[in-house]
Amino acid sequence: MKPMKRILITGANGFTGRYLLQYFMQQKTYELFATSNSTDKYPTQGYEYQRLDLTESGNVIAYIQKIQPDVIIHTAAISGIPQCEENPSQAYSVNVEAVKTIGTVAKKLAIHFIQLSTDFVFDGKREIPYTEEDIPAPINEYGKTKLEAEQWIQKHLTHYAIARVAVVYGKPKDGQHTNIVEIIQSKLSNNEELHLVSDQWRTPTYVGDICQGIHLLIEKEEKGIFHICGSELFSIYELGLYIAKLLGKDSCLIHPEISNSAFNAIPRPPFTALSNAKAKDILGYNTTTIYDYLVEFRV
Ligand SMILES: NC(=O)C1=CN([C@@H]2O[C@H](COP(=O)(O)OP(=O)(O)OC[C@H]3O[C@@H](n4cnc5c(N)ncnc54)[C@H](OP(=O)(O)O)[C@@H]3O)[C@@H](O)[C@H]2O)C=CC1
Ligand SMILES: Cc1cn([C@H]2C[C@H](O)[C@@H](COP(=O)(O)OP(=O)(O)O[C@H]3O[C@@H](C)C(=O)[C@@H](O)[C@H]3O)O2)c(=O)[nH]c1=O
Repeated sequence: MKPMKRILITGANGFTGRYLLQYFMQQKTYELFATSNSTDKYPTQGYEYQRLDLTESGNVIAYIQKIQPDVIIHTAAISGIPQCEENPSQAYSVNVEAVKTIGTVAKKLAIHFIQLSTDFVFDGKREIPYTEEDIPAPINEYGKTKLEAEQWIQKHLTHYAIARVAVVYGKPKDGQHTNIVEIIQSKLSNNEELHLVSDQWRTPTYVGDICQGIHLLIEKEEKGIFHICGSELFSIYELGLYIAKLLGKDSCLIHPEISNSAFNAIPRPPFTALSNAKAKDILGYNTTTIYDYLVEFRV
């Protein structure tokens, strides 16, 4: 019998990282290792956990050499856009330097390296979805760090995949950050007013689809960049109106806003729709819709 693949998931206390850990535990065909910057916030059976600050390169190298994974799914990051603007050196250290540390060990030990990246590598100045071939040009600190990490990986590694995701949604656990789909749903349910930008267009990604996409990347060992995102394109304001319609809630609660210094002040790219055609064609990737999530899954 073939030995089980050993997968290491970084950022395992984070929203996407924990979903991935639970998803691969359910497969029952992988040996799982999980790390995060703090102690295990949601301990269960089925994986080995190690607290690890990824900016401490010596400890990172020693740990990876010790557990010898076949695959590393690297989700850990400073993902808060404001945090990256306020502390760019911290963002650089985690989002770029740590990738170089892990990537260098991955190369030495022939580990399959999978990096989570973002639509924010683009400047958002166009009107049709970006493909993997389009030239990135980030406009904020977060996007710049994520692009530099992508470029380092492409230059130095051969056994890798970069999964670009966007506006990830799903049910967060206590202590994890929430997301815009949850915010809209919860405010509408409580009859609270919502202010949503009408000039930022996105292809929101269900977190379960990221698990599926990464599973396919691991099994097919396809190299390169893949847009692992949803297939629906909305402005955030349109997303709010659509969710109100699906839930039978009053759309008058939703107010459109233009991104400016008073609302949503940090520069964010206006149009970052990602085309997922490559992932569908090459990997057989399928997507969940907002309707599936809110109505079929009845979350
Ligand atoms: N959320 C989104 O909408 C999007 C996310 N992405 C990308 O997807 C990935 C996952 O994002 P998301 O689920 O939001 O992540 P979270 O922000 O929920 O989690 C990030 C995790 O990174 C860990 N971390 C931060 N700094 C360090 C460090 N120095 N050493 C070790 N671990 C550290 C944190 O650990 P701890 O909690 O233990 O402190 C945290 O659990 C990221 O790479 C992000 O850039 C891309 C596009 C959209
Ligand atoms: C909370 C809130 C957000 N928004 C908008 C702003 C933005 O376009 C969208 C999502 O807002 P957020 O604050 O979640 O995140 P934002 O910082 O824009 O999201 C980004 O996060 C990083 C990690 C990424 O990589 C990107 O893909 C993207 O998802 O919703 C409103 O219009 N009103 C609101 O009250």
